[in-house]
Amino acid sequence: MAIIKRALLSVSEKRGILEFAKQLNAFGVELLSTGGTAKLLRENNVPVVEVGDYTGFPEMLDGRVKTLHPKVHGGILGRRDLPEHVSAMQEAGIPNIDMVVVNLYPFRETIANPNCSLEDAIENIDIGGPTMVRAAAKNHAHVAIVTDPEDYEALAREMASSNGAIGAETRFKLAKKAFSHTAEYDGAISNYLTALDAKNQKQDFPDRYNTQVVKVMDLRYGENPHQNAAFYRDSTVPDGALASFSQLQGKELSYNNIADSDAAWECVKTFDVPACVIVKHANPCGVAIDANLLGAYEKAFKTDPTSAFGGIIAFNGEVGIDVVNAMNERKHFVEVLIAPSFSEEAKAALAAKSNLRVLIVPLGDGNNALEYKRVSGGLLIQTPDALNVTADQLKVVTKKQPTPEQLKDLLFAWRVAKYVKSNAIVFCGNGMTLGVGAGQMSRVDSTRIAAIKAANAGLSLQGAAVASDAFFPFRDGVDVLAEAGASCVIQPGGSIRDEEVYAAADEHGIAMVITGVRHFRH
Ligand SMILES: NC(=O)c1ncn([C@@H]2O[C@H](COP(=O)(O)O)[C@@H](O)[C@H]2O)c1NC=O
Repeated sequence: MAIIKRALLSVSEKRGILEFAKQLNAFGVELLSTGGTAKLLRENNVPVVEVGDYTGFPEMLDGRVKTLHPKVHGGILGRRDLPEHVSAMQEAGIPNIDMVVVNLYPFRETIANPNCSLEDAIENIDIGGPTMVRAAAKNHAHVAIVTDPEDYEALAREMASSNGAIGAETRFKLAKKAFSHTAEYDGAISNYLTALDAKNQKQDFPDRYNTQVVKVMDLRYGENPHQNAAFYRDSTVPDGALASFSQLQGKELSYNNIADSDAAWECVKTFDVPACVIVKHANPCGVAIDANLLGAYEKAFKTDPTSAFGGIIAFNGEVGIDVVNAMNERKHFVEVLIAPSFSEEAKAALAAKSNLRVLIVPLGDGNNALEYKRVSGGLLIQTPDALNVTADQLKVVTKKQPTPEQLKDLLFAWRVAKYVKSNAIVFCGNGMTLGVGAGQMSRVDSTRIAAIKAANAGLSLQGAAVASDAFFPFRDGVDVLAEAGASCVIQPGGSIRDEEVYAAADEHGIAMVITGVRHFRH
């Protein structure tokens, strides 16, 4: 048992430190501390010895040297179980330090300020702090290293229940956390510095990219049963991201469940009116907006009832009993149901289906700072596709102008196409998808498939609005969608055969608008 007799407190983030120091003092722990932390304790009548007085060597060089002293590091690093260490420390007059409470200079917060100079950044690189953190974490067999204010309360409780000691298991856990903390800290410094070019201008992507993700759970298997997998979360999760989910009920989530849930959630949260998205194999097979979620669900289901079975379904508002009843009436089997909240009645009804995975994800409009895609032996990194065009950014390129109603459907179709794998062709009408052609190697095949799917679902494409995620390379796609009954098209434009494509639209008497941006999704 490591009874804590002496602790060194040196924190930049002072949240909770006073209360914790008082608790340590009540356990009879001698407190050592650096300038600012010591001042706070002293002002609040907590007995404390300044590190400079303790070592006999005052803080110097604007705080660059405070705790970097053998009396501090010997006290932290000495092994209590080795007689040679014990006698060497005695000879040198170095007492044990049993607990180190440190958090580091706010480097990340400093560089987040766009006006931060290189000099400011450098001054906010903590040296003494990480040195103590790593020393104490290495010697966790004897020393407790505390880097997170969230841990103070539990540690005080543990000390209260074990005569002022911190057990080996806790010390090891704290050490793992401490090394992760310094790794993340150094990663942020490396990212910042290696993003500076020869003129110290910040580039978008650093030469070395370090990131840290935190394991949420092991998964039964990966995309296929012979692959192993786990799910990790960013250390800071953006507002409204799927990774902030809590699971209300249901079976364990699988790798594919999480990937498909992300596709459904990203799509549904883009709408600011009641919306429902049904996803199968990462592609939406039904998307709709309506006055309420029940209407949106009924419309989304109609797009492709066959594919909707065993799908992932997401809503952007509170799911009520009406939606659950409608799903039950259709005997709609879903793998995962996602919404920001569920009414009490809906929760009670869902509980009867104990296998059904139900996720609660708070709404929010945050984006990943960067998106990654692994290739063999490498990593592609890009900024997220956060663009959403508005009506005033569209350019009509045909003789026919879209009506206001068509324009609404075109913008809806365009929003959906962004979440469909390329080549994406999406037929829509009345705020719902009518046929989705996804992931084909040719755009004309995607168009044909979307029309076939609409026919299979018994949906008419007469007067439909169509979105194409990228330009039509030839007029053939336009011929196919016109033949299927479409009355208007939205697409990026930009092909060398644009004129031919626009002429085809004119020939068929359909309206075409261009966005000037594309939404490839691979
Ligand atoms: N230089 C040192 O010896 C040193 N020792 C501790 N620190 C840091 O000083 C900060 C606390 O300072 P203060 O108690 O003066 O507010 C902590 O973030 C700690 O990590 C140091 N500062 C920077 O390297």
